[in-house]
Amino acid sequence: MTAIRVALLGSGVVGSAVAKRLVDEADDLAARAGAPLEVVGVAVRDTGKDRSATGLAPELFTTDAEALVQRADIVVELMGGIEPARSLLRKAIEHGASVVTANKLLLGEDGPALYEQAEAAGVDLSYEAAVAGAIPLIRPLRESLAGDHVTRVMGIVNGTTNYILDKMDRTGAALADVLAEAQELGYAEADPTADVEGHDAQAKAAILASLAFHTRVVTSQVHCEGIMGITAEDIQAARRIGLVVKLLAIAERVRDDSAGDALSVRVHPVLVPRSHPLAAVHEAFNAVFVETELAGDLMFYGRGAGGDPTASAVLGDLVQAARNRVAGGHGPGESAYADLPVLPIGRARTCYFVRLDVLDVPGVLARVTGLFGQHGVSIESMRQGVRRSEDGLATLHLVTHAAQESALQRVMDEVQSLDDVRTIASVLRVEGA
Ligand SMILES: NC(=O)C1=CN([C@@H]2O[C@H](COP(=O)(O)OP(=O)(O)OC[C@H]3O[C@@H](n4cnc5c(N)ncnc54)[C@H](O)[C@@H]3O)[C@@H](O)[C@H]2O)C=CC1
Ligand SMILES: N[C@@H](CC=O)C(=O)O
Ligand code: NA
Repeated sequence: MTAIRVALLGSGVVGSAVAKRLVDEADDLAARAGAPLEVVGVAVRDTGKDRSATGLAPELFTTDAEALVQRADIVVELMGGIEPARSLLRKAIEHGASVVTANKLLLGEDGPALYEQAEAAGVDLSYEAAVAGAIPLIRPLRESLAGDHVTRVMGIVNGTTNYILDKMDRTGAALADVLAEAQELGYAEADPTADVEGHDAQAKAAILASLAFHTRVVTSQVHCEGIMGITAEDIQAARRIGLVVKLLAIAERVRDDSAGDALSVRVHPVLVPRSHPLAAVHEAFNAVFVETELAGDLMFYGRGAGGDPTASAVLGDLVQAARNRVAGGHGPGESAYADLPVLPIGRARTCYFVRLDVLDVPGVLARVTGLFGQHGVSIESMRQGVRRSEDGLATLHLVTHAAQESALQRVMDEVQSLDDVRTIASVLRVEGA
């Protein structure tokens, strides 16, 4: 049986876990793939480091990634970043190799061009690990649901921020302290701002939207807000009314008055009821809801980050790509035939939780609620806290029915200028209530 030659690019948290498993489980993997998986090299930045824990021979580690990709049947890219990862993957595909990657940053920015190149070359490009780590999500969307229509994908796709928000919710800890813990546990990206500012989830939302809606969506089309503005006070206020803050990626098919069928794709903090299944997703776990026309609601749950869980998804893709090689073909590629427009955030519709500090004077409620009414934003519930003796202010909480984001924004602009309103303490979107 001719061995399948495998090149690994990168030997960090995920790369070293993949390498170790290829060594430790070589016999099982060969039996499953239909041929031995032979590691022909691992591209690293520094060959002097001790990598004996992987079980691979030291001479397999090389700094010459370009030469390595040209002598492999399957290239597994786990170095991250845009360059040189993109050029190396392009070179591998040109050379006729199938590629496996966990690189959401690259796929979010340039996935559609790479999918086309792989399709034209007749090779596999697989990326199960790039979204929601270990959770089988890409393959179900691409293959199992190929006969259905997805209407909405909504989920927690970043482990670091879920770990932070969950810890803040459970202990009242400050964001900065919890971030350091998430970094130590190997969940955070090399630059953790990609996690906390939402960019990691933004790239994943683009990848999911492309796949679920057969449309080219790139990261720059995804509205993105991270969690840096979320305070302990927001979390406490949400807790008091039975809600919890989660960073969600949402991609949905909508009917827009001017654009017709379109997509709304966004990442931002969201308040969900404590009874909602997403509220029960703790620590660095991920969970994704997929709503479809025929299957109804599906939920995918598991570990979205960490060396071993991510290696599981990478190895699944690797074995599948090897099976396809052994069978002499390749698996299904991507399609972008639906070509739906992506709406700006102003045209998204959702509910809102608004917290205002107002002067406790006669008529203030009527003036505030009047502005909501003037812009067609219907209020679902409202509650005023007790007047604080130190400043004479009272906190006003409003929850709206679903409204267009641009209408809510107009309300907020005018509320801000009312004499009786001291501060808009926060505006958070609400889903699943
Ligand atoms: N750590 C996790 O939980 C997850 C990571 N990912 C993705 O997997 C990929 C790898 O992530 P990690 O292993 O966590 O990162 P890491 O930073 O631990 O490892 C990357 C390795 O690649 C090496 N590298 C970077 N550029 C290189 C170059 N030009 N030549 C040779 N080596 C190079 C680095 O020295 C480092 O050892 C990234 O795309 C990441 O976004 C995806 C899902 C989960
Ligand atoms: N930094 C990411 C790693 C997985 O994609 C996360 O925290 O989820
Ligand atoms: Na996955």
